Amino acid sequence: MYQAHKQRLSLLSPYQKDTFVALLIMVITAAAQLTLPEIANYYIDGHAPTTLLDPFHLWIMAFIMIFALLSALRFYLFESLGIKVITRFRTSLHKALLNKPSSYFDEINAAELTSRINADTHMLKDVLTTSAALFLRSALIVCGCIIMMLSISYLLSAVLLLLIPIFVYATKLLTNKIESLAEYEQDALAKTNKVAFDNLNCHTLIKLYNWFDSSQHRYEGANKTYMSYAYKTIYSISTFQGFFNLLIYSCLISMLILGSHQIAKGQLSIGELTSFVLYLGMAFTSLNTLSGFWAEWCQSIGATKYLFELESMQPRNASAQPRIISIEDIQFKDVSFAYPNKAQQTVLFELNCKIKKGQKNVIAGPSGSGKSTIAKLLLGYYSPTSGKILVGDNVLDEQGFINLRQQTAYVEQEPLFMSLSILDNLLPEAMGTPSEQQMQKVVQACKQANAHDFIMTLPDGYNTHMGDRGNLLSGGQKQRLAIARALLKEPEMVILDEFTSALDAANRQGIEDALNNLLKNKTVLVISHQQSHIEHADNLITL
Ligand SMILES: Nc1ncnc2c1ncn2[C@@H]1O[C@H](COP(=O)(O)OP(=O)(O)OP(=O)(O)O)[C@@H](O)[C@H]1O
Repeated sequence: MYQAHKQRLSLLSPYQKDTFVALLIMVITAAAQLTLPEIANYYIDGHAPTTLLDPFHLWIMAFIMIFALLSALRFYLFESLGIKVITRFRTSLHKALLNKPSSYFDEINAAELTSRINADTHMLKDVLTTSAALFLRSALIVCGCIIMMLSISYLLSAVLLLLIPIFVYATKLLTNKIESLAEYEQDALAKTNKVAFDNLNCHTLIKLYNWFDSSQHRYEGANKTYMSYAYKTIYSISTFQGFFNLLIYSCLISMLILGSHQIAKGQLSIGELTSFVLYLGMAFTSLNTLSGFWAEWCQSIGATKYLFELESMQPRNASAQPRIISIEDIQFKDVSFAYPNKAQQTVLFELNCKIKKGQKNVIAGPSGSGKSTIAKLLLGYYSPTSGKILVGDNVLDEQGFINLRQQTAYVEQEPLFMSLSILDNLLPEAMGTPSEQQMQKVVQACKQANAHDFIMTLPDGYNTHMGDRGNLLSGGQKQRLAIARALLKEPEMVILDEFTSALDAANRQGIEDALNNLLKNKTVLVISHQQSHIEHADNLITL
């Protein structure tokens, strides 16, 4: 538990200076606030100046204005600190996610993840800064009030201090509950987003099969689960607040009764009792903020548990690794494999095969026999369940796969594209402003892949936006762009997985002829059902 608090607070450590300045302003405003009941005492007990424009009144006005300005500054400093902290945390989470193994993404839904990153980090921002600032200010005010109350009346203060253990015990009881409920609540919220994302993504399917009711029902179901957890959390927080208010008002009344007895006995002045009650009110309002914050903090610990687990597993930075020089023969030795999410279904069993350097290797076999899985293992997206993959005499380890990927282009059956322009998809590193030389290379690759002509017919040419996952282009156009992207990488090895399945005969022939020339002497791995590929293979692997 202590670790969880420390972990969340450590997010502030890169911003020590900002935190210090914000805290300093907060201490000043808290101290200023504490003088207010004393001023009231001063007036009520008849020490106030009689003229309106007395310098004392002008000082008080100036004091109030500075106090208001500092309060605004305090709010600004804590809010901006929160934005910095959370932006940094989100960036770090994004990096951790990008480096996750493929099996991780088989188990999780992108919409669920996005929801978690946004909603959970937002909650953390609020609690780490604005609420934490209020917490600290309230803690200072409570301490200040106790000191001031002790200086006014020992008896009244002693009665109050006796109530503190009750408060601490009740707080602990309720916050434990709130923390676990918050975790369920955030999980349920992420599931709701997942269903919405799924439905919106498949809206054409829903229209085609008239699945409106079932889709809506699924969403309502997920929402209801979320609501039930959210209600439970709110119920616990409300109970906590109710209990707290009961404590506050019973104390206030008791103090008034006890205080008026003391006034009657001449042991306390009216101004002192007023001042005491004002301090008490201030202390309770601050204690209320403290308890509210604590409930919120515990809620955020539960809610962000998942994010911190995610972030703590920062894998190796793949982009920082050097390139290796050449690829030797690649050998699968007794490789067995089952996808982690379907561990009972063996896809490959004790596979032995060789992908020969500089040759056209073709994998053929029935649908579902594991052809694409071989490519995914080769790229290190998944690790074999048993057996090993060797390049030359070296068994591929994590670093080996990173190196291999850097020299390999993979043209998938259904190529993936980002929601960017054609140019940004082909050359993301240029960030929309390629040099003349880079642009020439892009055009050349697109010509070789028979893509240039269709790109030039589009309204914005190479700057045409491809839509979500490239959906604004046809299957065949996407395949041609995927081939252009592969050629641009100038790889040592190319994996072509049913790479012309969406093309017409003329386009297919044109591209295949071009690739045969361009990929001469490169290691090529073709996954195909086509007889022509099988016949022209230098090395045929049959599953
Ligand atoms: N990410 C995944 N998680 C779980 N199972 C998977 C995953 N990807 C593929 N499979 C399963 O692994 C088996 C082999 O799939 P694979 O795509 O390698 O076959 P394939 O020979 O390339 O098929 P096709 O010729 O139809 O493309 C199939 O039963 C498939 O359902």
